[in-house]
Amino acid sequence: MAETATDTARGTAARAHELHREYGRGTAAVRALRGVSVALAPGTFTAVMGPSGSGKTTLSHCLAGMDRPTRGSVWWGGTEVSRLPERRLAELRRSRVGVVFQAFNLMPATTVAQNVELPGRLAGERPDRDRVLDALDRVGLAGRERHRPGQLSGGQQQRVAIARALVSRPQVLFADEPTGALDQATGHEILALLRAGVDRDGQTCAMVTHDPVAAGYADRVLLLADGLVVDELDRPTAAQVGERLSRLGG
Ligand SMILES: Nc1ncnc2c1ncn2[C@@H]1O[C@H](COP(=O)(O)OP(=O)(O)OP(=O)(O)O)[C@@H](O)[C@H]1O
Repeated sequence: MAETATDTARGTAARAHELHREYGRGTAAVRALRGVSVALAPGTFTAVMGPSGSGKTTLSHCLAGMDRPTRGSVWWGGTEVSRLPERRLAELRRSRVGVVFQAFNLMPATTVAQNVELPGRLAGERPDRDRVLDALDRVGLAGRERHRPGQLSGGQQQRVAIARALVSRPQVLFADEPTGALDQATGHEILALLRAGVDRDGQTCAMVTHDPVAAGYADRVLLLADGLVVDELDRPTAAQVGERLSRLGG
């Protein structure tokens, strides 16, 4: 599908058009996404919610270029990424997209700074010290660059993972249950950090979560059920999200 003039004028950091994703074939096929169209406006924070198995992670992975839709298209700005060959997609993904997961996935034997540098190094780039220090500063870890992950708290380790995701200055940060392994207070610190990145730096952020309180940090909540977007809430409170979610049985 060609990007229309209206889309270009409105500007989206990332968008999905009529996404379908099926896993397996024949009678064993699972239809994880059944025609999902979403747009992430620049400088906004979107939460993706829904019952277990509703397609949240699949949608997030397709939007982040980590999974390919069976049908439909994914765009980062004016580039249709769902059609790119694997190598080109991997290159573009590294510069345009940052990802954070529930597990921090840090290398324990290397320093905080080396962890943040790692994606660039793996791509054969020379580390940019200023960028690394800037990313650590943004997540409140200035001065910790020589520490090892094991010397940091869980919340601080997740901050390192966020710095690693932000060091390439991506257009979109995707976070999948980023507070799932943290206690409530630490989780709120991480959510406040993501929120600050949107408000202060104009970062675009999309977060999969089961937690209505976490979704309350977002500008908008998309509710998925059975592979479709079935509801959307703007500027949601945790109570509103919890109520809509319970209607979906999530
Ligand atoms: N690699 C895969 N192979 C086969 N089926 C898959 C695969 N990944 C996801 N699915 C199926 O697709 C559907 C959607 O999965 P997905 O992980 O996107 O849901 P979710 O809403 O993120 O769930 P949860 O909240 O439990 O993490 C589920 O039925 C799941 O079992």
